[in-house]
Amino acid sequence: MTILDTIMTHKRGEVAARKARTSDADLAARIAAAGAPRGFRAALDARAGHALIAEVKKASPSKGLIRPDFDPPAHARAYQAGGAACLSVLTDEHFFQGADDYLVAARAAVTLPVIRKDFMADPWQAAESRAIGADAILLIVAALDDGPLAEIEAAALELGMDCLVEVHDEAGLERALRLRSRLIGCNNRDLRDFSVDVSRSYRLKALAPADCTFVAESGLNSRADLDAMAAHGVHCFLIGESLMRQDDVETATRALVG
Ligand SMILES: O=C(O)c1ccccc1NCC(=O)[C@H](O)[C@H](O)COP(=O)(O)O
Repeated sequence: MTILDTIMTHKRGEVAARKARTSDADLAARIAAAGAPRGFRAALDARAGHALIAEVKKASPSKGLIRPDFDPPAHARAYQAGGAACLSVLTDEHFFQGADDYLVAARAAVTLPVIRKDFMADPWQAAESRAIGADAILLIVAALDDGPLAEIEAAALELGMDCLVEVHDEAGLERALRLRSRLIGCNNRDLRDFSVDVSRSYRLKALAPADCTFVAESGLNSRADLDAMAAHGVHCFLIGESLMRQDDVETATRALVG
């Protein structure tokens, strides 16, 4: 059993409990009050140079606590001032010490589009994500069969959100391309043993169709890492830990993409 299997098993139980305590009317009212999505993929595509999705990440299963003085709105403002194109906010509570409220607070502090970084198991979570203001959701291909993937994607697109479709290998990319979204993320982290291999992004970028916005995710630390990615045609990056460990998050962000 991999960590992803463990997370998804836990998530299905969590979602069932959330669904049971949330009325459809309440969810619909919160979606209506959420305002229009900010255009996540469009914000990446609009950047001429390196386009950064900067992650608000308190902890992770591989590293434990990353940021003791965790302050989502302050980190969000620092990321925006430093030149990030979008934000990612981890909302999973059990494995990442995240919270829906972190996304709400971070998004309210900036004008950037925000992806809800969580583990989607059910189309209902697309509606729940929009209700807390998310502009995009993550779909992890390795976590779901094709049917549920397409159903969750359809629910998200219907609500005007983008889907970042995350893959780890060639087979995953092939399945991702059966979906409608053309926003593809390659996670460099192996979710079986947490090892990171950035050459995965190099390989999969070469196989992705030209109409895809391609995002390299995980294990990126420096401007040199991003420049090496750019040499392989990768211009969009999702970075969490290395920025969250900095005392001055704004300066560190600017050093990456400024
Ligand atoms: O970060 C983990 O340990 C992790 C473990 C299991 C599933 C997912 C995990 N991370 C989610 C992410 O995709 C990363 O937070 C994101 O790509 C940023 O990575 P990093 O810059 O290495 O923090």
